[in-house]
Amino acid sequence: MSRPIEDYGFIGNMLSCALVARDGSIDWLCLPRFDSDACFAALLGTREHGRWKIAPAGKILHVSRRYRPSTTILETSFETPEGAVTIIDFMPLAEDEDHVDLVRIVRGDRGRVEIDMDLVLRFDYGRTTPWVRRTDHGLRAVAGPDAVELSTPVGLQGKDMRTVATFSIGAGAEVPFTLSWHPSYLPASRRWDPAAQLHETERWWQEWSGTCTFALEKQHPWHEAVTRSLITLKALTFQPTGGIVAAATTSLPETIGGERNWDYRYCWIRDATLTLLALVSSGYRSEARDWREWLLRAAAGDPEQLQIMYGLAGERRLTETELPWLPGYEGSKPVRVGNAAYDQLQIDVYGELMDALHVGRKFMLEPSEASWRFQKLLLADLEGKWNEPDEGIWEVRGGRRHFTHSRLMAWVAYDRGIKAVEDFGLSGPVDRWRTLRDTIRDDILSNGWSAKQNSFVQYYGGEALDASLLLIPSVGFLPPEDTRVIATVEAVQRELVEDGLVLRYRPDDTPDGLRGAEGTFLVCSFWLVDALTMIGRLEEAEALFERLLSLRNDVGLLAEEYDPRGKRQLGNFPQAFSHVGLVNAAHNLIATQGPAEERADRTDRPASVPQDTNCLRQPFVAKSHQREQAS
Ligand SMILES: OC[C@H]1O[C@H](O[C@H]2O[C@H](CO)[C@@H](O)[C@H](O)[C@H]2O)[C@H](O)[C@@H](O)[C@@H]1O
Repeated sequence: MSRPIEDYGFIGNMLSCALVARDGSIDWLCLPRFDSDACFAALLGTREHGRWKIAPAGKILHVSRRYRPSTTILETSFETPEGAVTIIDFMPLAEDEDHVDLVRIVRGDRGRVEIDMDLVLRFDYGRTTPWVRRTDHGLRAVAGPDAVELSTPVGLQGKDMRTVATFSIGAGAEVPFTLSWHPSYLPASRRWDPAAQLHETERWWQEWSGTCTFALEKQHPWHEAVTRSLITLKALTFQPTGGIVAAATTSLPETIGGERNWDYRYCWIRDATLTLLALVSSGYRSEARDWREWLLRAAAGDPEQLQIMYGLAGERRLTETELPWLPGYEGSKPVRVGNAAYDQLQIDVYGELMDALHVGRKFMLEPSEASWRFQKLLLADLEGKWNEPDEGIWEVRGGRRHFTHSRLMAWVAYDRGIKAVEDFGLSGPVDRWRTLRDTIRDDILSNGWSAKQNSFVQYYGGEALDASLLLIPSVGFLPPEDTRVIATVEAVQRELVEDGLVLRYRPDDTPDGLRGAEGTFLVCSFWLVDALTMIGRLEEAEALFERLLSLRNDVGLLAEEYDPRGKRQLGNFPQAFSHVGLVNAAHNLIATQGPAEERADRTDRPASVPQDTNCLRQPFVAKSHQREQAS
C-alpha cells in the first residue's frame, strides 16, 4: 500500500492538513486539528484504514501536479486516452474550529473522462467504521464525537463499508465534493459553496505570500523554493493559538521497517522558535506576536515546569501510546501517537526561547512586561540546570549526557539576556548573567573540545561528533574564522557526511537507546550550507544547497530525512525543520550574492534580519569571506 513519501502533496488550512497522493488518494487527514485522530490513515496502513480517492477510472497516461501559485491549493492533472482532467484539492480557511472542510473539485480539461470515487471513512486512526446515512446532498457519517458530511451533486452508493461513485466529466465542467467535519452533537455547517471557497482560499494565501519581504526576485532560481517553504511553515501553524507543529504526520519512519517512528504533530519549543525565526526574517511579524502569546500561555506558571514541547493549545500531557492495529508505513512499527519527549530535559530550549524573544524585540514587537518577567525567571531557573546532563537536542532515549550543544544554547540564553539589558535598557542582574556566560563559555571550551578529534564533540568526555555543533558560529559563540570552528566543520564533513549529506550523529558512536540506523538529517545538511557560507567556502555551500533543493519532491516539499542509498525521503512530512533550514540557508547565501555594493549594503543592513541577531539565520558572512575574496 505504501507509496514513496515524495508522492504526497500537502494541503492545509492552519487547523489541520491532508496528504494527497499522486494517484488522487488522500491517505492522511486528522480532523478537526493537526493532532486529532485521523479519519484517513491509509498512509500508515491500508485502504481499509481510511482514504479518499478520486481519479480516472481507466488507463492513466501521465500525471502532473502543481500548487496554484503562492497557495496551498494543489492541482493534480491526469492525462488519459479519452481526455484530461484536473483535481483541485484544498482546505478552505475555517470560520470556527468546529467546522472544518476539505474540498475536491474535479475539472474536465479535454475530451470526456470517466471518474471513480472511493471514500473509506474510518475514525480513530482507521479503527472505527462510522454509521453512514444518506442526506439530500450526499451522506452523513457519525461515530462517537465525530461527524462528517459529504456534499456533492454526484450520486453515491454504499459498497463493502465504503462509499463509491462513478461519473463522467467533459471539458469545461466541474464537479465538486466537500467533506465537512463537525462534532456529532452540533449541527453541520450550512455553508456549501466550493467555488467561492476556492476563490477566497486562493486570495488569502496569495495576499499572505505577497507580504513576504525576503528580497528575492521572482525570476531568481530559488524564489519558488523559498516561497513554498514559507507557505509550508505557515500552513503548519495552528491559527487559533499561534502554536506551530513540527510536521504534519506521525510515525513516518526514519528507517524503513525500523522503530524510529515518532509523532510530530505537536509544538516543540525548539522547532517552533526556529520556524518563527525563518518567518520573521522573511517579514512575517504578526506570526511572531502570536507565537509569543502562545508561548507565554503554554509556559505560564512555575518555570521549573517548563516543557520542551506542548500541544497545539499548550496542553502538557502528551503521553506516548502505540496503535497496534496499524501496520505502519512499509511495515515500520510501532505507530505512535503522543511523544514521550515531552517529559525530557533539553537545556537548549532555554537558549532558543531567549533568542526568539530577543528577535521579537529587535523587530519592534510591542514590549511585553510579561515576556521579560518570564525570561528573567527562566534565566534564574537555568542557573541551577545549565550544567546538568540532559537528553539534548536529539532527544536521545539512551540516558542523559553533558551535551556540548545544550551548553552552547545555555550560553546563548545568558548572552541574549545580557543584550536585552545592554541594547534595550531592560533591567536584570546583568553582572550575574555576565559571570554565568563566561563560566559556561570556559566550560565549553575546556570540556567540549577534543584535541584528538580536532573538533568540538557531542558530549563531554566522549569523542563522538555531532552536526548540531555546526551552529557554533551561527549563534555567535565563536567567529567563523576561529580555527576551532573551521576544524569542526571539516570534522563533520569527514565523519558525518554520507553521499554529500549530513547525519545528526552516528548512532554506533552515540547510544541513543534505539535500534537501527537513520537517514541523513536534512536540517543538518542546511546547517552545513550555513557553516560553509560563514567560513567563506561559498562554491561548496551553493553546490550543497542546490543538491538539497534537488531532493524536494515535485511540489517542493521535504521530509525530515533523506536516504542516499534508497534515494528517497524519510521521516515525518512535510517537516518544519527542513523547510526552516532551506529558508535560512537561502537568506545566508543570498547575502553573499550580487554586485559588491549591494552585498555590502545587505551585510550591513540586511533587509529583514537585525544585524546582531545571530541565531541560525543571520547573513553573517564576514566581508573578508565574501565571494570575490573566496574565489
Ligand atoms: O531521535 C529520537 C527522537 O526523535 C524525535 O525527535 C526529533 O524530532 C523533533 C521534532 O522535530 C526534534 O525537535 C528533535 O530535535 C529530533 O531529534 C522524537 O520526537 C523524539 O521523541 C525521539 O526521542
